[in-house]
Amino acid sequence: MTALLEVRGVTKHFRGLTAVDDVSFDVAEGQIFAVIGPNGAGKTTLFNLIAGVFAPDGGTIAFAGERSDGVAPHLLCRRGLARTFQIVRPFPELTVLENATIGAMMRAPDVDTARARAIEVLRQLDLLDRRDAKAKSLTLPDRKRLECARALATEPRLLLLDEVMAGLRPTEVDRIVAILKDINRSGVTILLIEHVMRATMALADRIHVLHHGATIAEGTPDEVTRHPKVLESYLGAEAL
Ligand SMILES: Nc1ncnc2c1ncn2[C@@H]1O[C@H](COP(=O)(O)OP(=O)(O)OP(=O)(O)O)[C@@H](O)[C@H]1O
Repeated sequence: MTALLEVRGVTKHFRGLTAVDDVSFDVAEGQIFAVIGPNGAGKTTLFNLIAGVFAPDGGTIAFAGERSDGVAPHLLCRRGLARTFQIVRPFPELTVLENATIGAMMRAPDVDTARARAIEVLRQLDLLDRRDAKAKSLTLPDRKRLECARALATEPRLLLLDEVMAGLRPTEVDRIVAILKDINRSGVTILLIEHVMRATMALADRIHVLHHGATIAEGTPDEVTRHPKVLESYLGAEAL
C-alpha cells in the first residue's frame, strides 16, 4: 500500500548550510506521525518543504500518490494537505467564526456551506463559545486552536501542525492532545513538528528524530526514547 505522504532523500541547503540532509520517511493514512529534534535540527525547513513553501534541492515528496514537492501551498491545500503556522496568524480584526469560515471557503461551494463547516470545526476545537470574539482578543491557547480550526476547515486528508503546543501550559497541552486524537479518529492523518516531548509521546504512532538536518532515529515513541543516539544527542535522560 502506498503511504499518504512519501518523503524520499529530501535535501535543502541555505547557502553553505545543509538544513535538511537526505531525509526519508513515509506517513501512512490514518497515522499521527511526529518529527522532533532540538533547535536548528531542520524541522521547520522540512515542514516548509512538505507544505510547498520551498522546493527541495534534492529528493522527492509525494502526497496521495502524486509528486508534491515544489507545488504551491494553495494547490496542495486543494489536494487535501493543510498546514498551521508556527507563528499563529489569524486575521486579527475578524471574528473566530469569520477566520474559520475563510479556511472553509477553500473547499466549500458557497458561504453558507463554509460557515456550517466552520461551526463544525469550532465545536471540534472547543472554540464555539468564542465564535464572535475578534481573533486578536484570544489568549495564546485559543489562538493556537483557532489556527488548527482554520487548517481543519479546509477538510484536509493530511493536517500539518507546526509546534502547536509551544508556549502552552501542561493542562492546555493535555486539552489539545485530546482534541487532536479526536480529529485523527475522525479520519484525518496528522504530521506534527514538535518540541514538547511529553505531548509527542502521548500522541504519535511513529516519531522521526532529526539532528543537524539528518535522521538519527525513527520508531514508536517507546523505541525512539530508548534509542542510544536520541539519548545521546537530544533528549538527555532527565527529559524522559
Ligand atoms: N531561510 C533561511 N535562510 C538561511 N538559513 C536558514 C533559513 N531557515 C532555516 N535556516 C537554518 O537552517 C537550520 C535549520 O533550521 P530550522 O528552522 O529548519 O530548524 P528547526 O528544527 O525548525 O529549529 P527550531 O526548533 O528552532 O524551530 C538552522 O541552522 C537555521 O539557522
